[in-house]
Amino acid sequence: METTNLFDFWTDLFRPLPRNPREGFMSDYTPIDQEEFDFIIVGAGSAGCVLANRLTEIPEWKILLIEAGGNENFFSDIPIFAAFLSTTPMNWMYNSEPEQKACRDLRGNVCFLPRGKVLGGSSVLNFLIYQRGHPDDYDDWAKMGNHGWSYSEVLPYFKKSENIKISSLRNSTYHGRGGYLDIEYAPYKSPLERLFKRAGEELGYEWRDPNGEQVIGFSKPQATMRNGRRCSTSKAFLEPIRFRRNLKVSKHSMVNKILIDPRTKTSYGVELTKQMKRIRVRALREVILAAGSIGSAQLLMVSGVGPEEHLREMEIEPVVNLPVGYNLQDHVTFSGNAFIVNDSSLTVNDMLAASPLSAIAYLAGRGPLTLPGGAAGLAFTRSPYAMDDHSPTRPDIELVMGGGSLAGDLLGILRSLLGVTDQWYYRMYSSLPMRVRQNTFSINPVLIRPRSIGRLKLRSGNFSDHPSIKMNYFDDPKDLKALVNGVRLIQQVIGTSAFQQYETRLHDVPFPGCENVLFDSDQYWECAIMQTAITLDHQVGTCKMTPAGDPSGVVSPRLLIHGMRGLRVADASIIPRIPAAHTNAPVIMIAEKAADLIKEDWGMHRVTTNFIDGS
Ligand SMILES: Cc1cc2nc3c(=O)[nH]c(=O)nc-3n(C[C@H](O)[C@H](O)[C@H](O)COP(=O)(O)OP(=O)(O)OC[C@H]3O[C@@H](n4cnc5c(N)ncnc54)[C@H](O)[C@@H]3O)c2cc1C
Repeated sequence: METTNLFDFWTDLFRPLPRNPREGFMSDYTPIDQEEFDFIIVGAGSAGCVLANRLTEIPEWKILLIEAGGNENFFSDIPIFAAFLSTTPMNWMYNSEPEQKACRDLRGNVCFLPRGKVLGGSSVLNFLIYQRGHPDDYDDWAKMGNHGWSYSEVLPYFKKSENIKISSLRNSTYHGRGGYLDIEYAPYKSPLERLFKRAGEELGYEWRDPNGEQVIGFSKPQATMRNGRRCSTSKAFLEPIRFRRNLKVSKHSMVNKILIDPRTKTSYGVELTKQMKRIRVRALREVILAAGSIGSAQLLMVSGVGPEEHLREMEIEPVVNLPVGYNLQDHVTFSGNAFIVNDSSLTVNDMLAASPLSAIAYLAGRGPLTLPGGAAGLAFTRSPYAMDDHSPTRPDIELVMGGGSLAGDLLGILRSLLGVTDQWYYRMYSSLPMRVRQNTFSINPVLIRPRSIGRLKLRSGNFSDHPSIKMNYFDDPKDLKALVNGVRLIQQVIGTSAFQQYETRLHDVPFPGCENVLFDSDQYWECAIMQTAITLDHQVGTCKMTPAGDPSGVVSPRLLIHGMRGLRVADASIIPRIPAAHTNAPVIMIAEKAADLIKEDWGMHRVTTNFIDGS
């Protein structure tokens, strides 16, 4: 039954005018018990929305897309408010187990692990940065035996989804035109961008397109953005096809279990809860999990697919013994540093973001609110710890320059995202007058080739109980040392004449807990990182893709669960080794390719309906 949730509809009304004809309200469908569909997709996130679009290109296939959350809205569209969204019910609110070497001084001594619970999934919560990674990231997947996943084989899928709106890149062979997903630069040009570019040049780096031929260099962030507003996968891939008759979207619906015949090891549907009612729906062809690295792994295990011993501990009858939940990888970053400049017009902090002028500019698709998650510059570099990488041109450290900093977070929004306590904030920054706190910006190092690996386990056989997530950040000591090297590179950037022209300096109050270590020594930075390092929200790998026979694998290169029928996974969880990049674009690529694999396996030609005019 098709219905309209009044709250969803109401929040949708606030979207700015004029309306793009491709955008519009997705109505809600409640399936009846035992209703049959050709394919059931679990999760309407970065991957799920792409899959729903591509599979409904076959008119005779009836598709059900099931999502635990509701609609995105006016506020989630505002790029600079990305951090705020993680404090709302659009976030699943997962936490890690207490970590030994990260998040030690954060609220509850745990790392917050935000994940989207909304149509568009984490592409609604994310910082909009569009980054694909290094060609060797994908060539390495292929070398592991995952045929079909080399860079030259996945590049067409990156391009297929893309509608590049950056004029200087429109003719690049690395970018696509006419796809569903708009990629643009933020209309707002941060004054810091000019300094960052000059600093990079002073240090010998080129200003370049990091999604092009070479990754290492300094750049302006490319963003999943449409006219200065967030372009989630829901907006990009679902809304334009909202009138397709063979697509049904069930919102506010939580899948509790995959239905599996234990005798034939074939999946035949799912059980979901909606408005307190349990409904079973049947898949005539396949169930496709796109519930993300946490959701897909958890669903498999509560349904009997996972490590046998662990499942028995949880009193779940094992159906197939596979290493689900292992191989959890993520990018970790260090975000407490604030740099002070002598010119208030350079930075974007709370006062500017909250000003009526910024709001008016935003309604016209301009102004500082359009900065993607506040990011104004990216740099990709190699630390000495990248020497053991066989690829000589792959970066292991990324620098993300924010137009503001944690010190300027007077309203407490960034603090909430990071899990930083008010007490910590005041100990660090209260010595700075309010006015000076607004004159600060940040450059954060990100470890993009981590060696440390975590694990996700169940707490119970009930999907509603959040799983136990051990990230194991910095378990390998080289990871911590590489990140300290990132701090040193940032110091070089700040030391360039470009930044020194504005007397840029580090706010040098020692991090709480590190006061007894010599300030600015490597040991000091190791301590500071362990106190406040946080996730960049790129968890991947819990349902690792490998060829058959590899005991570490959960899905095949065709994304089918090893040893089963009728069950596929297509989301961030299948990634065997995390790319040196933000993960939204790689996940969208995975879903594009997965759709073609599914069509091939069911004997369908490759049908696509990209827009020809990408304006
Ligand atoms: C705060 C944040 C910032 C980020 N910043 C960036 C960035 O700037 N650039 C970038 O490239 N990447 C970024 N990422 C990462 C990127 O967004 C994710 O890697 C990507 O969105 C993952 O896609 P996915 O399809 O695997 O999972 P998701 O997009 O998380 O989708 C999973 C969907 O499944 C639903 N679901 C889960 N379980 C169930 C269930 N049982 N029943 C029904 N529905 C269910 C969820 O509600 C969700 O909608 C960020 C992520 C976050 C959270």
